[in-house]
Amino acid sequence: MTPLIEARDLVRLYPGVRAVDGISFAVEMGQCYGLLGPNGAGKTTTLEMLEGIQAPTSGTILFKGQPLNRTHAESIGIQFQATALQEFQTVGESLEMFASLYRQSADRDELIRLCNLGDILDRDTRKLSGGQRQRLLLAIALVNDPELVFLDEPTTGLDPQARRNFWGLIERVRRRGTTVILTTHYMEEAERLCDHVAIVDRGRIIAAGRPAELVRQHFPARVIRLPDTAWPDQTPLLEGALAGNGEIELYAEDLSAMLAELERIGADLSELRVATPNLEDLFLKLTGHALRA
Ligand SMILES: Nc1ncnc2c1ncn2[C@@H]1O[C@H](COP(=O)(O)OP(=O)(O)OP(=O)(O)O)[C@@H](O)[C@H]1O
Repeated sequence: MTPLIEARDLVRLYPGVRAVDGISFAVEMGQCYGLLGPNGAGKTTTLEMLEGIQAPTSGTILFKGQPLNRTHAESIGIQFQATALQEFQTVGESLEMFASLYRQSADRDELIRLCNLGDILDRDTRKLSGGQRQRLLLAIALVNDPELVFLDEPTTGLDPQARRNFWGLIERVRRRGTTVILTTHYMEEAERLCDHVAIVDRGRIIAAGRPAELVRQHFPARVIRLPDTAWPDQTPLLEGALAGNGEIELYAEDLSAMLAELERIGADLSELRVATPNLEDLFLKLTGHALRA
């Protein structure tokens, strides 16, 4: 099947900076695709090229198999990292103003329900909380009923509760069949929302795939932790085990075999923990530096 949108070997140079350094990926209809990476990785620049806002230095972008054209422009919605809202307007007036810019528009009442704006329609846009503002910006991005919506770090700066609420909205948008491409530096957000992620660092994709598969592929072993007091006296540590900070850490490719072995040597398993690595651990493993500085 032809992907909805595809990037082939995109490069974007700024004076002295290779902001995007050869990025390729394809997004299928209905997917939520995440570009995950730290500040400055090149996520926004990549998004802006896919949005048609800036031209690549080299490389190709295809929308439904065609170079970017008017169909693309009319089929997308964008939630920018920062959008200036018109002053002295209410939420409802803002929505109407943006809707008037398009030939095609979403059903207003449905959009208001979808983005939970019913209670704040008459509120001045300068008086909105961070979460309310993001909900309005999402509604504005959806005002032309786009097939594909771009969300650039949509939850940066929100408190954890507002972030979770916003995730619920993005899930609703997807259930309606809208394709979503988002950027984030929150691995939890990528794991929760995206069925595919590309991990971006220094302008390149360093790993891509389904979040759980990516983690499994790079961390075949499970990590087991025990307090060091749980280890039987006089028993040497197993090969590959690490001891430090009052804990013993073991790596097990076969979890049940490892548990059987620990039982056999008489370790106390009552406080044993099995840790599952996540995308943050993966990023650290691949780059040697943390996702968030
Ligand atoms: N207009 C510009 N002129 C010069 N350099 C730029 C410009 N825009 C971005 N850059 C540089 O390109 C690199 C990638 O920036 P970009 O904004 O795409 O990263 P990002 O991953 O989206 O990070 P952030 O989350 O901070 O937006 C950075 O080094 C940035 O300083």
